[in-house]
Amino acid sequence: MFLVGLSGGIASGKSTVVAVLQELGCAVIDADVIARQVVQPHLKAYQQIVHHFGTEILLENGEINREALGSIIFSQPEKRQLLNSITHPQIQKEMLKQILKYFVLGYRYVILDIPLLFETNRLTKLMKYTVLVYCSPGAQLSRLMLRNGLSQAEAEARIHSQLPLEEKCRFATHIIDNSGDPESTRRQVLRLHRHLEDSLHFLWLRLAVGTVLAGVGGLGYLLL
Ligand SMILES: CC(C)(COP(=O)(O)OP(=O)(O)OC[C@H]1O[C@@H](n2cnc3c(N)ncnc32)[C@H](O)[C@@H]1O)[C@@H](O)C(=O)NCCC(=O)NCCS
Ligand SMILES: Nc1ncnc2c1ncn2[C@@H]1O[C@H](COP(=O)(O)OP(=O)(O)OP(=O)(O)O)[C@@H](O)[C@H]1O
Repeated sequence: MFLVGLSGGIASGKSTVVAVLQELGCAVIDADVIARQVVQPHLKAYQQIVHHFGTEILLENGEINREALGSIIFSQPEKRQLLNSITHPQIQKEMLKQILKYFVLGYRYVILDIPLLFETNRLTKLMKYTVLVYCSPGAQLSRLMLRNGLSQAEAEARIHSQLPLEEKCRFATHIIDNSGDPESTRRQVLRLHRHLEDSLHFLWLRLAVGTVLAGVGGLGYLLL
């Protein structure tokens, strides 16, 4: 089994790419989804968040007010660090559990959608491939403003809380350019999927050749 890391910038199109990969039957683990699960009331991360950020960041029903917490952490780097240090260990633990689940289910590779993959550089070492979902700075800004109803300044603050996309391109083994229309992105995802499937065949081929060579070697040893 191998791991494929998928990342990008805020609103660069990771979910759009993931939807196509899921449609093709790939196993995908989404760190943003897990990040929501680990802050449910009464879990350890929830209690730590309330302890450090106060009850002002709670909704009336006791759940975390994501908009309020977002405005704090995207404008204050030290608060962002604090939130990361609370949530990331829990997110990584849950991701590991899900990888094991897919391994037991017989999946031959798993795609990990991790927005901060290249920021937390250490995780990239575990990946056979790393895919960056890129889009032009103009498209990223306008899509983010539109989707989240943010002002230009708010959207820029969120974008600048991450490594620039251009820089992330240098670390990725594969790039999907989502600057154009969704159909062009879809075609690139289909090509990526073919590549992942082909590397599985290559893996089997290497195993088969390895087994044959070991067999021939063993036979030679017995005969000589
Ligand atoms: C700040 C929070 C409450 C905002 O919630 P909201 O529902 O508005 O956004 P959502 O969770 O869907 O995230 C949207 C995008 O924001 C970016 N983002 C989220 N957290 C961070 C962060 N700590 N640093 C930089 N960018 C981030 C990512 O690109 C992510 O895909 C939430 O993102 C959060 O709890 N973040 C901390 C956990 C984390 O690091 N998540 C990222 C995945 S590991
Ligand atoms: N090729 C495209 N053309 C136009 N709009 C797009 C395209 N791709 C994505 N979008 C829109 O841009 C927004 C961001 O896309 P998406 O949610 O896939 O990004 P994301 O990287 O998963 O975002 P985040 O990690 O911040 O949640 C969405 O509103 C989506 O509908």
